[in-house]
Amino acid sequence: MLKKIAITGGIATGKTTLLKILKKLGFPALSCDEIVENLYKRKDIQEKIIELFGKKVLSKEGHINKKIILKKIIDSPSLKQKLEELLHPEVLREIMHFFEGLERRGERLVFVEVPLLFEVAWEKYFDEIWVISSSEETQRERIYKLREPELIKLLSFQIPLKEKEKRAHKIFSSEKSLAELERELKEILKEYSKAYIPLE
Ligand SMILES: CC(C)(COP(=O)(O)OP(=O)(O)OC[C@H]1O[C@@H](n2cnc3c(N)ncnc32)[C@H](O)[C@@H]1O)[C@@H](O)C(=O)NCCC(=O)NCCS
Ligand SMILES: Nc1ncnc2c1ncn2[C@@H]1O[C@H](COP(=O)(O)OP(=O)(O)OP(=O)(O)O)[C@@H](O)[C@H]1O
Repeated sequence: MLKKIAITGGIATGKTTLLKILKKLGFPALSCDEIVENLYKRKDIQEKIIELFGKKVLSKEGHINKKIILKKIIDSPSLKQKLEELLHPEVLREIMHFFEGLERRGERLVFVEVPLLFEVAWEKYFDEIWVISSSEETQRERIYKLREPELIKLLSFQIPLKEKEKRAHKIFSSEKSLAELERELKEILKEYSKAYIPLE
């Protein structure tokens, strides 16, 4: 049996960082934001994105301009909904496809970064939910300094972090250093890895 663990949290609370550590430890890992990034390269998806956002959303070099998308979905909840209706079924398909491949290879444990897990009610596709959290202050500071500042406007569309923490099986804090997080993960994964992949 493949144990499927979803990693979720808020914007810039450290989901990708946690996933990177897990990848480094040798576990299969997938990110929904990366799936979206790849979907934006598909011709059929690009055509539908142009229908929704206009021609300017695609550069001459054939890249979707995510800044335009971000700006427009913040201003228009109905456009945001249409975009999600286009992308989310595709994202779910990719996740299921990834799981099938791992199951065929007899893998036992997988981690998927799912930013909107609770918002889109995808809990049912996973066996366990891990939330990575930080203080609101750290989150806002990281959005402004380390990510795209406009992302702050997506916060109002997300379930509050405290609520997400209540619905998690495990909670991690990105206030801790990467080394501490890695130690913590190794400790937790010792239990799991007796049945799964041995850690060094
Ligand atoms: C809004 C976009 C353009 C921002 O792109 P950008 O490269 O700047 O950021 P990235 O993709 O890494 O997302 C950053 C974070 O924004 C938040 N976020 C992204 N999309 C949404 C959304 N539809 N609703 C609420 N929050 C969102 C998530 O917490 C995510 O982790 C991009 O995320 C996007 O196209 N989103 C729509 C597709 C979607 O719903 N993705 C979520 C994963 S399925
Ligand atoms: N434990 C940590 N210590 C120091 N910096 C961190 C830590 N965790 C995350 N960061 C930094 O904060 C920023 C956001 O982290 P990360 O990209 O992992 O978050 P995310 O939740 O995946 O973000 P997004 O919602 O934008 O996809 C990055 O620049 C990252 O290096």
